Amino acid sequence: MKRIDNDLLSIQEARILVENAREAQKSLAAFPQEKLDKIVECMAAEVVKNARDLAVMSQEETGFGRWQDKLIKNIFASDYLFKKLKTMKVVGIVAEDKINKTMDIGVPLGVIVALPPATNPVSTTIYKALIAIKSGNAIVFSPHPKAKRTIGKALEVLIRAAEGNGLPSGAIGYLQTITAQGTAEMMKHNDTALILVTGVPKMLEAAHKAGKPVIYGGPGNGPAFIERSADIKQAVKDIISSRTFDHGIISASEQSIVVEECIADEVRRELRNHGACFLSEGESQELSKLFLRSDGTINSEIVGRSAGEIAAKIGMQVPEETKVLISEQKYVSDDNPYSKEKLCPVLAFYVEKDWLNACEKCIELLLNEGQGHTLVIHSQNEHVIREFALKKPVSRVLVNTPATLGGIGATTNLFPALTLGCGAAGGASTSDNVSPMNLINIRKVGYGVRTLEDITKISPPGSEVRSKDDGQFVVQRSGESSQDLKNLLVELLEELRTR
Ligand SMILES: CC(=O)SCCNC(=O)CCNC(=O)[C@H](O)C(C)(C)COP(=O)(O)OP(=O)(O)OC[C@H]1O[C@@H](n2cnc3c(N)ncnc32)[C@H](O)[C@@H]1OP(=O)(O)O
Repeated sequence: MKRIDNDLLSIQEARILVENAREAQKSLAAFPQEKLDKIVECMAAEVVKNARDLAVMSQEETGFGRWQDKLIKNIFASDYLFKKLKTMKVVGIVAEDKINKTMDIGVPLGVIVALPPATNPVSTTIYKALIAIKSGNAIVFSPHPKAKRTIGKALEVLIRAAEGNGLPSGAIGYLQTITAQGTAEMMKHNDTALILVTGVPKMLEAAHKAGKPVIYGGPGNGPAFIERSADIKQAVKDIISSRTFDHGIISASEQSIVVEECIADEVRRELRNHGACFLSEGESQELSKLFLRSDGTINSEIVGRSAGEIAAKIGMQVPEETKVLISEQKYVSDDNPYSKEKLCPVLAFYVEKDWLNACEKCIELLLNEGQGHTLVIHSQNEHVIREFALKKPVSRVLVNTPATLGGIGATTNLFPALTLGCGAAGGASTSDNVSPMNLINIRKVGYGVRTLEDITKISPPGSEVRSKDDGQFVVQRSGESSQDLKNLLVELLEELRTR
């Protein structure tokens, strides 16, 4: 009975939220970029002041990750992101070509429904709110139930700062009674323009069923390839710091290391020097039983936990300084959890004869899971790097950098994002690091620069009209098809004249 009441309440709340957001967005749509930027600046500034409390609260509520790293992510998603956003023109006239007489106008989409994950609840919420308001959209959240207090608190901070600086009331909102039915109602509401899902694979089907455009940041399974020319010390340092960041819950993080045989021992030695513990075959077997639940989904008991906590779950004691657990593997398969996303500081270790075999292994891993996401290569050989980049089924190839921070754009110049598109290969609508540019439509404006007469006049019988790169038309003598084109243009012109 209570459940039914909750569902009804949630559905009602969802409708009101989306409808209020739609009303608010009507006035927001008329805001110039400068006014939107001022609001975004105030949101970012206010959230920075609360970044530490929110990080601590997030770890306490979900049990996932380290608050110290969450603090870094919260500042990245507010202060750092704002610095990037303030240079961008997203709404109004965003591009103008005076020579060719065309113009692009950025038009907000309307109401965005956003689902943040329990793994990065605060940073993803801040990021989504900032990019939505920057692009003149309203945004309503359905918080992950496991992080609902923290996401609610983050949103209260953002809403207070935004509304205090001119954001129409209702333009940012969130569901307080969270049920699957209420979330589905928000997603399929007539006034919803787009659904922005990060993590939360269980809600993806409902999102697609809503019949709206969906942007999804899905699971990763990125390998880190260490090629023989790499700076091995630096590569290992990058991999360990990346894999341990927030206890390994960012989807861009390295899930396995692939090395060339000739440097394998040196890499192993360096990994041990940096706090890696290589598991025996028996320990690997025991641990592998913990990764997945019986329904094949990731067991949240090991997600975002430290290496020591994970080892303890199989009765294994590791030295206090242990940062990652490594399992030597040969094969990739759907039922080998080491060859899939693990969301904790555990890495698989593969040794391959040469870089071409390593290339194949990386592809195999990505086809097993995480297709369209991210991969990292450590190498000084530009030829190998380029070959590697050309052939991998990923949307991001990172070079000589920690994948966690490189993928989200902290140690690279990729757009700072906490939703990483996985492209068509990953069943997603974009391969971008999702930015405000993914939350607008571009209205194309084209001035008339030639008439149909101009085109037909320059096209004598037996010639072909072609367009050049600079947009000008040229006439080339050729075969019969050019006559057909000429006839078609003349007919079209006649038809227009007689209308
Ligand atoms: C840049 C980045 O790194 S972003 C991507 C981060 N990656 C991820 O988050 C990885 C994907 N996530 C997962 O695999 C899981 O969420 C885990 C393993 C992290 C956690 O799993 P769990 O603790 O079991 O939580 P899970 O996400 O499955 O959600 C629990 C329940 O809440 C439901 N739920 C989640 N969000 C919502 C929502 N907005 N509204 C209603 N219900 C929701 C789920 O459907 C699920 O329902 P069920 O119990 O009926 O199956």
